[in-house]
Amino acid sequence: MIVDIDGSYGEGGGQILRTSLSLAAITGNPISIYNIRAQRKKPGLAAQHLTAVRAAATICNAQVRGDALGSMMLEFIPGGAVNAGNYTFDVNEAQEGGSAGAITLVLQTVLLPLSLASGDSHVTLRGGTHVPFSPPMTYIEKVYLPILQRMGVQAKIELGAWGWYPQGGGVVQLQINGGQKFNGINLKERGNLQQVRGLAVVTELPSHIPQRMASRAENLLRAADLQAVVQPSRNKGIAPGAGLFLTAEYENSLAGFGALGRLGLPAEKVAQMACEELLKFHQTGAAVDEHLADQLLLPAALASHLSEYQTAKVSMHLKTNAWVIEKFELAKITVDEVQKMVRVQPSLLLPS
Ligand SMILES: Nc1ncnc2c1ncn2[C@@H]1O[C@H](COP(=O)(O)OP(=O)(O)OP(=O)(O)O)[C@@H](O)[C@H]1O
Repeated sequence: MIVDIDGSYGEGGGQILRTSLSLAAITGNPISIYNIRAQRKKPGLAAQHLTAVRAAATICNAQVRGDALGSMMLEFIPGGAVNAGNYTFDVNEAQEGGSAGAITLVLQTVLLPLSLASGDSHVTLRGGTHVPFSPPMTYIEKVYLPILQRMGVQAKIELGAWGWYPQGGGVVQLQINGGQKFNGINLKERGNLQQVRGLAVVTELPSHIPQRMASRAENLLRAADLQAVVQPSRNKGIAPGAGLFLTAEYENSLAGFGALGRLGLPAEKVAQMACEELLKFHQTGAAVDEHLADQLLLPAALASHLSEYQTAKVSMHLKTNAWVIEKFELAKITVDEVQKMVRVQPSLLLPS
């Protein structure tokens, strides 16, 4: 069965493409996507998306048509089962002059196919690690992977170099244990907040900046009666960059928030932006942040049992990703927009 996907549906962004690529690799189904990223200012494949296409094609020996920068259509025919192995995916190879395209999103494209493949894999990723409109690598490490680990995904990352917008230049090593089976997850209740942990980080900037970010964040969180420890950190890099990344650790869940620095934005303001996000989430009482909610759909659809979780916000990304996954007939996804409860009932049609 060829799965036909309209890339302009709903959110109309890159996630439609990446989810389709992961599922094509996993199921072996050919896909045909048109109107790729039609809702974005610069539609079609950008460097990050093209890297994700090539990464997915590499791991399952796919034949591909339309794999060029700016392309709004793609045909992708998997050549067989996903092969575990050693791979390097570099967003700079997709675009002359380099790119800070988010390698976290490339990571998410190949993670589940390689977790299900027989054999272990090692993946080196090069590009942006902490760039706007994508999960920061710190979020992948502290929130996404630990929650996926509970579902049976066994993977570790090591950040070798920070990659900020616009220079990129980040490096991550990803180790994935293959041959896994995924369980469903229940995140309907988060339990009490145990601790907020944070990292206030700079590269190629003076040490007072991470210190100011960390102490403002700790003060703001403690003023709201939350236990918080924020670690200042100063690192080498190919360019200056700054950010603050917070993880809210609840008894039964994790949620992540962050803010990126830029020229002219005071360190204290960066801290305040990240803390406001966290506090807003904390007040909702939900177990799953807006972003994890859309990212959990894919592993939940591939699991052996039902998953249910309550999110702080039902985003357009969430509804769009649910639509893409249902096209592959792998799961029935129900989103209760009033209770903000997501229910993923896998149909267990995965090839064994
Ligand atoms: N601050 C954040 N923390 C965690 N995840 C995030 C954050 N910001 C964005 N994301 C996630 O990044 C993904 C972005 O998907 P999207 O379709 O917008 O992709 P994209 O390739 O960046 O596309 P486009 O350029 O088309 O917007 C979503 O899964 C979203 O939840």
